[in-house]
Amino acid sequence: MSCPYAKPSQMDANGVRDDRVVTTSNGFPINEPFATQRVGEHGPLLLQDNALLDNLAHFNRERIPERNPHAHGSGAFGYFEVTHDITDICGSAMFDTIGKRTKTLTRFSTVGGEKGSADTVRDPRGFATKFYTEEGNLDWVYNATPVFFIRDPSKFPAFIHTQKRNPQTNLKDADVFWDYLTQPANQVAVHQLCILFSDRGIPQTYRNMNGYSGHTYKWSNKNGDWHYVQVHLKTDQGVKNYTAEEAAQIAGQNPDICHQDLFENIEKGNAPTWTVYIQTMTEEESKKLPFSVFDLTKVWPQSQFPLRPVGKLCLNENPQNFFAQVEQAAFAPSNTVPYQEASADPVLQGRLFAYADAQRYRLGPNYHQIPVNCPYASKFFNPMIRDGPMNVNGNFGSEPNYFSDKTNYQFVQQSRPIQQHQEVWNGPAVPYHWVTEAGDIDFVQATDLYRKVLSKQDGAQGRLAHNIAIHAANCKSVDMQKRVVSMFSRVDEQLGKNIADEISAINSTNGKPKL
Ligand code: HEM
Repeated sequence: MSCPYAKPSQMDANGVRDDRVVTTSNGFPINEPFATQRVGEHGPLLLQDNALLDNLAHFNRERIPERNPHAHGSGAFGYFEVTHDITDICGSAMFDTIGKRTKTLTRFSTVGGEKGSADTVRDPRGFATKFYTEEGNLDWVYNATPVFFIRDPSKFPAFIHTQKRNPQTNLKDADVFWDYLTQPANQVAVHQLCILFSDRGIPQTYRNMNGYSGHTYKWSNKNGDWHYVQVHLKTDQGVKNYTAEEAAQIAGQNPDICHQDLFENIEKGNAPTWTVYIQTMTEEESKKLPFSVFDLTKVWPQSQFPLRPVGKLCLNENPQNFFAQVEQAAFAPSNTVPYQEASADPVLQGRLFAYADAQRYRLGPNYHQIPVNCPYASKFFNPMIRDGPMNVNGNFGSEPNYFSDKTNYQFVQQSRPIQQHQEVWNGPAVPYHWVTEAGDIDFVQATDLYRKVLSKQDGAQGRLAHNIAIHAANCKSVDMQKRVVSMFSRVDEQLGKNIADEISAINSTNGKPKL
């Protein structure tokens, strides 16, 4: 038998009969698909009818747990092409030559809704890309928004719960949503909320939105020089969004509009592309920032840290099978390649644990053997990672399951010097979270967005107030509505007033007091 783990992974279905003879799952040819074995013509069925049992039993096991969060999504294959030399910043092989292409898989998603929920909801969009590089699989598990709601990973489950259904009513609950987000400690979300409730909160299609690392990453070149890095993927199709009213109507008419748009455009050869840029920052520069470089609720000003082009992401191939290639895809920030590291951002550090753990539960411990997840461009070999449910790659055959003295193992040393003088962390183990309350600094970028960016877009400030107001008007509690107004008044007094006026107008039609 040839060495099974030396074979490249197959992306296509295997084990299918060429003659298309229909069989049970153990290969027994079925002569009549809908016949059942029974006693006499009208009698009860026989337990020996394996074709029927096989059919019914497998149907009962078709579903796997949906992702929690980001259950609803669409995906496509493509490639990343290097257009600019950044080897002074990053030594990863995928960047080593201009014109080099790396095969990719991208999955777009919404966050809070269930697998079958509508595409045009107000929610951040996930933008996750797997690069099948010669140094292993690299996942950029990004969002279509440059910041996030939290900066303490311990808050993630509570935050996501507030975006999902109320445990008693099983309804989405505006009071719960705003109760969490207006608590003083959680108002660090205000910058992300201003983006979420702006026009960008409902992209028209997945092709018409940008992607952002959000987090600070740490990239180094082959000499060991390193930078903090943020990545931006800017859509070449232009940013286009729906208003709240358009989106609500479309959600009723065609809830899968973004999925359909992506599939059909790729099918007709209209492959969407994104220009990939990086922002870079030295450690010295990071010390002069008015906020922590590890604070996920802040953007790096582009005037100070300009975008530098790197390459293009192009999505030009639809999956052949959605379940096999998109539902079973497993993206994780911990899947990285040499010279691209996580920074000490606590949310990113928390994510380094969360994804592979979720996938061991959702897909099983051998999820990396599912063809779409295999590092097929680099191959996988580790005699210690063996056995487990659904082991299907030959399990390394007769290879010893420890590092035997009799075998020549190879351990590749990266060419960069060991980073012993970088970011030296020292100190006792302490129960740390940033600060108990969001401070003025946490409102600065939200205010800048409102006053300096939205003011230049026709009607955008008004739409922000409107979108917040129509959401918060759903709160049963008027006190909760007041908390919403008070938080956004801290971004800009006029914004708070506009929200209050519109909530009051809606309240008066619902028999509720004005604010
Ligand atoms: C502590 C914070 C976070 C935790 C614990 C967390 C956890 C998770 C988990 C468990 C999943 C489902 C994974 C699966 O079943 O395959 C997921 C999906 C996802 N998360 Fe996060 N997340 C966090 C923050 C973020 C942030 C800040 C971003 C973006 C910058 C992000 C982007 C995504 C995306 C794009 C997906 C969907 C991936 C796919 O398409 O399969 N998450 N997250």
